[in-house]
Amino acid sequence: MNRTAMRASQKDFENSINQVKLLKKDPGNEVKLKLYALYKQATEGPCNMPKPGVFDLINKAKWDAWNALGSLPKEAARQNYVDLVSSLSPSLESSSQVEPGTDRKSTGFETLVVTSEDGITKIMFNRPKKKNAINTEMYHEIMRALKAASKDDSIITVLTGNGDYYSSGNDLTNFTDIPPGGVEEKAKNNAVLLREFVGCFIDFPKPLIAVVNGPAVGISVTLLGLFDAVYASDRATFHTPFSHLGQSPEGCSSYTFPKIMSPAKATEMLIFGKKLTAGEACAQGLVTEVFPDSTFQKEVWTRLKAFAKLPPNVLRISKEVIRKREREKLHAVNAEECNVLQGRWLSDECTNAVVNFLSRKSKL
Ligand SMILES: CCCCCCCCCCC/C=C/C(=O)SCCNC(=O)CCNC(=O)[C@H](O)C(C)(C)COP(=O)(O)OP(=O)(O)OC[C@H]1O[C@@H](n2cnc3c(N)ncnc32)[C@H](O)[C@@H]1OP(=O)(O)O
Repeated sequence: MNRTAMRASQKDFENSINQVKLLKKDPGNEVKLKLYALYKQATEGPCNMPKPGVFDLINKAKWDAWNALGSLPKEAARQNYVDLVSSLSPSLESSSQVEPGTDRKSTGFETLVVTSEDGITKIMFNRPKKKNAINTEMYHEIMRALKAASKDDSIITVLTGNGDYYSSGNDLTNFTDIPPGGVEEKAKNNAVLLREFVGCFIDFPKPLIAVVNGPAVGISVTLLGLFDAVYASDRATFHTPFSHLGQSPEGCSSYTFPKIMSPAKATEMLIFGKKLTAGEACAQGLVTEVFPDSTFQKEVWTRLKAFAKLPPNVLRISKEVIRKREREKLHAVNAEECNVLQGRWLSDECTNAVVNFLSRKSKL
């Protein structure tokens, strides 16, 4: 069927908008900008916004894309949007395929492998090609996996990473997918979601253990303050480069880190971005024990299997006794951190750091 000879109806347009939300494969920034521009042109007509400042790189790229459509009629923009989405259909279809060696697994989760045996539920981050960066889908899946683990018949729950990294933290492309409501709406929604995400760790009722198989960055480090034990390979490093990214601490680390390691040591990590080796993190109290990488998996899993044979009720009860005094405080800290971060995400410092990473001008 020759779509260009047809007029896309409002229904076709709405279907295409919904299809975009279902895309499993990131179509890339160029296509996303085109989609944004065509959507705006189809719904609002020619670009009617003031040109963003030169340092507001993301909004300027969006403005440029929209403005480049000139006086293209709304109907033509609608048709072009529908055609563009239709040309992306392979990435829609790919969502149901499981390709060996990719980040996808057929476990009911796209970004995790979740298994349960020997009394242990293991939640493994599974985007090794992206160093297990946590994209929006993974945030949601981790919450789902934690909620399920809190109710299943396992005794302890373990988080770990597939591949050479534990996790490189927040996926920085999370910042590029701007909804029609704009950056303010995105920041607000993310703050709500982040608060809910961290809340799942604060409230987790069973012993929660991190098996840190390699380097850990950002939120994957800060959350460790909410775990009950942290075992690390001697290959692991612990890095919270928030200031480099124009961002402030989360995961309750503004409260847990100074308590765990002293305010001065926490400042070096959270404000100045000092990267700790596994040995240093253990000396600071963030890590429970470090193992040589060659024997890490064997030694740690032997130990965890022994833990999982302990009487289950007393483990939960003892965790509750240890944690309950802090829970309310932790929720308050979480709320405040998310609130501060919401403002940070709108700052030039944060935008420029993300754009620099995505345009490969900088890494950690
Ligand atoms: C509930 C929903 C809530 C949504 C809320 C969204 C916002 C929540 C924000 C919470 C606050 C969190 C803060 C943080 O976590 S800050 C830390 C962010 N992480 C980083 O800055 C790390 C960036 N990555 C790097 O510097 C390097 O990639 C790294 C040193 C980790 C590894 O370098 P190396 O050279 O070994 O490998 P590559 O760079 O080639 O990486 C391989 C591919 O992986 C991609 N990658 C890696 N990390 C990330 C990342 N964090 N975000 C996006 N992409 C990442 C990298 O681009 C490579 O991809 P390609 O092969 O396609 O080029």
